[in-house]
Amino acid sequence: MISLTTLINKLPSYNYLDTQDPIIKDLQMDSREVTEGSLFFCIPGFTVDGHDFAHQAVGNGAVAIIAERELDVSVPVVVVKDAKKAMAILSARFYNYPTNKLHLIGVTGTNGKTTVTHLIEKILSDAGKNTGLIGTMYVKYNKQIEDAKNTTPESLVLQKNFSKMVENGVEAVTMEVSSHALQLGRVHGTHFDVAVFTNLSQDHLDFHETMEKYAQAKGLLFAQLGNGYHENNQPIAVLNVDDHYYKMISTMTAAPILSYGINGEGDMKATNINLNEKGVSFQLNIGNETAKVSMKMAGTFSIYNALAAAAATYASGIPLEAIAHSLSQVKGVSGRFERVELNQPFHVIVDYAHTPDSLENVLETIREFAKGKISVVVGCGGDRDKTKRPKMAAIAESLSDFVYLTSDNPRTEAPEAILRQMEEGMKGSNYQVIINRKDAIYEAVRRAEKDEVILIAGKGHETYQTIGTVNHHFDDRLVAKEAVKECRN
Ligand SMILES: CC(=O)N[C@H]1[C@@H](OP(=O)(O)OP(=O)(O)OC[C@H]2O[C@@H](n3ccc(=O)[nH]c3=O)[C@H](O)[C@@H]2O)O[C@H](CO)[C@@H](O)[C@@H]1O[C@H](C)C(=O)N[C@@H](C)C(=O)N[C@H](CCC(=O)O)C(=O)O
Ligand SMILES: Nc1ncnc2c1ncn2[C@@H]1O[C@H](COP(=O)(O)OP(=O)(O)OP(=O)(O)O)[C@@H](O)[C@H]1O
Ligand SMILES: N[C@H](CCC[C@H](N)C(=O)O)C(=O)O
Ligand SMILES: [Mg+2]
Repeated sequence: MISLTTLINKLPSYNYLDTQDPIIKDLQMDSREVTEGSLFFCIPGFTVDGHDFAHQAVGNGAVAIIAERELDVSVPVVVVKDAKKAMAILSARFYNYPTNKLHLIGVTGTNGKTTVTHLIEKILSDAGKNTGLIGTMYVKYNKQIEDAKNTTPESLVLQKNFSKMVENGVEAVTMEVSSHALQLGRVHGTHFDVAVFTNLSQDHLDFHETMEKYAQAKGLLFAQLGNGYHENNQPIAVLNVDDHYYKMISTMTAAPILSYGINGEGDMKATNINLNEKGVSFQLNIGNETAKVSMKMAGTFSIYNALAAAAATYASGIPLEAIAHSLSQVKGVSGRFERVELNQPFHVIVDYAHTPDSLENVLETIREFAKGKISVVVGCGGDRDKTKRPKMAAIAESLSDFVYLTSDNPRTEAPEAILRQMEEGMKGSNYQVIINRKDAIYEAVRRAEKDEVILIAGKGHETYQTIGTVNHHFDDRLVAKEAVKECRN
């Protein structure tokens, strides 16, 4: 609890002429969540304007409001230029700057964030650290799991999570930092000790418009490194030297860089690489130190993910040998290259590839070891980047023998329209459009030949399908299992 004027003192500028100084017991940006004593932030959104809910917030017990204009309400209003930015600054202050008390590793990039954060979490917890994780799948600490609405939560949710982690004795946190979060200031006021860049390829152009602007947004994580409170602790940027955007990102940070790579001049390097059907093995090198890794995660991209996690944890003081040992124990990440095995005479792999680059990587990995045909069940999400639709379809077609184009999460778009845009990328006729995802999976399973590999792409760990604004229970892995049981017995 803190008084309004003590709290807003932290803002660089604001307009507050009222003499009242209510005690703030909670922070809220959603009028429906407001309880007695809350400070309510009016956020202009993409759908509605939070200013329109100020009365409702007051009705529910808000004792003060942060807004971008004066409002006719019965409680004090603090006027700021950017309510979202103010919310980030005040959330960090309200929860007593929790990231000062945590070792925080942020991971950004188009693909691999969830995977890399899980690898980092494994390495840190094996090293005896009490860990927390924030990302696409959940917020996790003390063996508790909470559902996540966003990959990177809004600042007030984020700071509250950090604060709960501090209270629970968490020492080190690894989190995914999405480009939306960076662009929308969700991590403003969060202080990272290590920031990791995985890679950059096309996604989210509906939001960022161009690759240049998308890269700039990713770069914000590295630009904000070091403007924090860790006076004795120099933050480090961990960057993929083999990625096309390495140079650009490296110019955006003042922090020292620890680079990693396979082809380039990385500080942390993988050599003596061996790829096999079930995983990868390689030698990890930094300076004069080396250690052997043998991982049950397939594909060259998994080596990049391992290198990113290794460099981030090495920068956090974990010895190389311990890192290599932990990586070798990892069994995989839910919904990423996850096999559905019921002793059927063909293979089913469920994977979260939902971008052109990830689909290409996963299919190339499958092609290296497939003994039979390859088929792909794939769709594209609605209300998201439309330009990736024909590209993903074209990649699926060129790297497989047959494609089932189907729905992902159509959200508020017509599934038929999304599928028509995907079809524009198809050159030949080795494909079938089956709008219903369950039907598409069943058809792929029914028609599978011996040794065929069916890749079910796009939804990975998701346990729902969003049609309109409703989430229906749907799990590719369970549907594939049912299909194998029903169709092949
Ligand atoms: C485009 C985008 O980022 N949208 C986010 C945004 O929603 P919005 O702007 O539509 O919010 P809004 O409904 O207009 O509401 C505006 C304000 O009015 C308030 N309100 C609204 C209704 C009401 O009755 N009372 C009330 O007070 C809302 O709480 C909010 O403060 O603010 C919401 C609240 O924090 C977010 O949950 C929501 O994320 C949506 C769910 C989303 O899908 N975002 C995606 C694009 C996203 O951010 N993805 C990245 C990951 C991408 C990746 O993996 O690479 C992520 O970090 O999740
Ligand atoms: N380093 C990588 N390079 C390219 N593709 C990758 C890489 N790592 C994982 N992938 C592919 O991307 C998919 C998503 O991986 P992951 O969930 O780790 O990424 P993410 O960045 O967290 O995605 P999101 O943006 O949805 O949060 C995986 O299922 C796999 O197909
Ligand atoms: N974080 C990504 C997840 C995409 C997952 C895919 N299943 C889809 O719905 O497009 C996004 O919000 O764009
Ligand atoms: Mg993720």
